[in-house]
Amino acid sequence: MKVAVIGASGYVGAELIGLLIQHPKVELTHLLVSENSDSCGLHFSELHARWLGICDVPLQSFSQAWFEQSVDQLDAVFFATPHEFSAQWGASFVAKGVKVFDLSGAFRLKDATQYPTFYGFSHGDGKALASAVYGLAEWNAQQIADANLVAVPGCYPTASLTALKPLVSNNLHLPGAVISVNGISGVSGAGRKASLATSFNEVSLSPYNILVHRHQPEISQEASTQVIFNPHLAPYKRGLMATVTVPLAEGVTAAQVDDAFNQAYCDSAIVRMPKAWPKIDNVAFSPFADVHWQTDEKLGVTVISCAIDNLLKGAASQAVQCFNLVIGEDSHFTLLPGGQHV
Ligand SMILES: NC(=O)C1=CN([C@@H]2O[C@H](COP(=O)(O)OP(=O)(O)OC[C@H]3O[C@@H](n4cnc5c(N)ncnc54)[C@H](OP(=O)(O)O)[C@@H]3O)[C@@H](O)[C@H]2O)C=CC1
Ligand SMILES: CC(=O)N[C@@H](CCC(=O)OP(=O)(O)O)C(=O)O
Repeated sequence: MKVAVIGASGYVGAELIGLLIQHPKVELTHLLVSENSDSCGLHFSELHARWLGICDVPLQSFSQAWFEQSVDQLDAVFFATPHEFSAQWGASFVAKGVKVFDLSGAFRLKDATQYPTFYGFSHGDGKALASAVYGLAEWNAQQIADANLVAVPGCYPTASLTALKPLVSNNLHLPGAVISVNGISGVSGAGRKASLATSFNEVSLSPYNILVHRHQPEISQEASTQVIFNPHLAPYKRGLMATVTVPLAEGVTAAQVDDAFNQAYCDSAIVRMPKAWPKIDNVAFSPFADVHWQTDEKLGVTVISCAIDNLLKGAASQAVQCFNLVIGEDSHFTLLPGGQHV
């Protein structure tokens, strides 16, 4: 498969390239940045020195002219770009028969009217929104395999839905009850571009975007129930934790909850079920999602925590899982010192 990555200078793009460069079925033909990027012409490993000697390919500028000249040579494209850029260009690649894996939020919400409120722009492409498949790999494998446009989930939704889906898909939650989702992310979740809010001296454990974060409608949509999402920024680089409180339907037992998780994940190569509460350090720099839960039958509640690496299972390695589903390959991630293998 001839593959391009757009957004190659960013954090997610870099992780994607690190995975795709080692993929036996991938020829990584183009690494792209924005038209006027400062990074244009630099070699990938000059920007991201972890890959020195592994990927030293020069970065090119994306433009209309590049698109017209190159699109016919591609089989797949990964967008690790701002939401509006993906929304503008995603469908143009699909129309040319190129499989699109978008890591932004541009195609995740089915209801176009939510875009102005949660993303700050109007989405003009209802057809693309309708055809996009939500890329939660463990739950939508069949639909992803047949998709032309995969909307790879956000980092918080990946951890939240990995925690929630076993319960809500078996109707074990109390109908109509509000589910509370607390998320904590490291600073790489905000991307590579400098900003005051993410500068070293400013970052401290703190909630942000309460009740207005764009992942609240995304999690609610995919869980088919209303959630309240409380994101927090924490002073470390990588990793994300979602802790979810689920009121249970009348009479649901701890054993039913355990069965739901075991059925969902006992065969998964990616979702692990440690016997203790997960830790960020156990998943950072890995493609794994670690899930642990506890049920109080008297209170009628289950609390679940899921830890992931926001840039891998929360973005790049999940996108590669989706790509593998599309090309009919298993996802094998072998951890090696200094990097990941697919
Ligand atoms: N960080 C995370 O944990 C996660 C991020 N995401 C999503 O993935 C996407 C990338 O995030 P992240 O890597 O963190 O962001 P970064 O800010 O680190 O990188 C953004 C990338 O997009 C490129 N870019 C910006 N504008 C354009 C444009 N107009 N045309 C082409 N390329 C452009 C930038 O290139 P340059 O500036 O050099 O031109 C850069 O390579 C975003 O949509 C984000 O929401 C999803 C899940 C997790
Ligand atoms: C710490 C931090 O700022 N995190 C980002 C989430 C990144 C991500 O997964 O989101 P999208 O793909 O939806 O942009 C945020 O809260 O906006």
